Amino acid sequence: MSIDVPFARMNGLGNQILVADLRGRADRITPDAARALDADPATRFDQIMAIHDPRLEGTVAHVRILNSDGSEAGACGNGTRCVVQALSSETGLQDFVFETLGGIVEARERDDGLITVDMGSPRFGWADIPLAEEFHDTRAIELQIGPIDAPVLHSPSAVSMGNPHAVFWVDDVEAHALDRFGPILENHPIFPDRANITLAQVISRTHLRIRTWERGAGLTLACGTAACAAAVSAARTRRTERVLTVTVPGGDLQIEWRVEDDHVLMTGPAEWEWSGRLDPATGAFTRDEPA
Ligand SMILES: N[C@@H](CCC[C@H](N)C(=O)O)C(=O)O
Repeated sequence: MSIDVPFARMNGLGNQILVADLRGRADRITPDAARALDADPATRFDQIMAIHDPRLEGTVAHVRILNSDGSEAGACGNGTRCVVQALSSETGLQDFVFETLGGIVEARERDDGLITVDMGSPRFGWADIPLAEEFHDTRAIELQIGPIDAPVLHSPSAVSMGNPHAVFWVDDVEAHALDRFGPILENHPIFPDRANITLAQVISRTHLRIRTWERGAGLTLACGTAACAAAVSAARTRRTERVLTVTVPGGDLQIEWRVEDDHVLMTGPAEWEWSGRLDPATGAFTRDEPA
């Protein structure tokens, strides 16, 4: 066992993130190690952002994203802000380009400390999300939960933000047992790769409130890609404008769905909590002594 990978415990609006630095080495954090880290209350997390050496010209790192169940994700907005903050503290740089499973991601730390991530273009085609069957219009797909004649949740908007999302429109995000419905919907056969499940409430034409059950991680205080998914789905269904605030249980994210290039920009904070070292094979870890 070698507990020698530096990591930082961080959060993005309460989304619990471990940023692990595996640059200069060939091994990876195993799914078993991820599950072991999640099982310990000190290192419980929603995502691990594992920073590896760059593989593509023009990128500063290859970032692997692991959910707490050990599965791999294509995108993580809050985790990306944490990686930016960790690397900008180390290098003094403000602009970063990463390779992720979901594609190339550009991000910038602003002078006020907030971080903007270019989350790329949303994909609305049923096969891109992906859905298990053809839907011509993914603004509202046929899916419901509860009694057939009085469904509790129904007709979500579906979209990929580099990972699959379903957004259910509700009058009050607090009025539904997302901890009960989330796992059922995440694993519904209509989502062959499972899905992140969000409840979204329209507060005004420039403000949404959401709660998310994350694929592979469960209920979270914040999900950046879900905030983007809800924002583009709201604008696409004429519920809101394209520039808006999305309030998640952990705070506010600013989202802009740019007309010029179809890209979605997400802006918010990242916070360092403490640092340590971990064994990427087993998940054993030690905490650094405070300076
Ligand atoms: N917390 C994330 C999204 C994480 C990935 C997700 N659970 C998945 O499997 O797609 C965010 O901030 O975007």
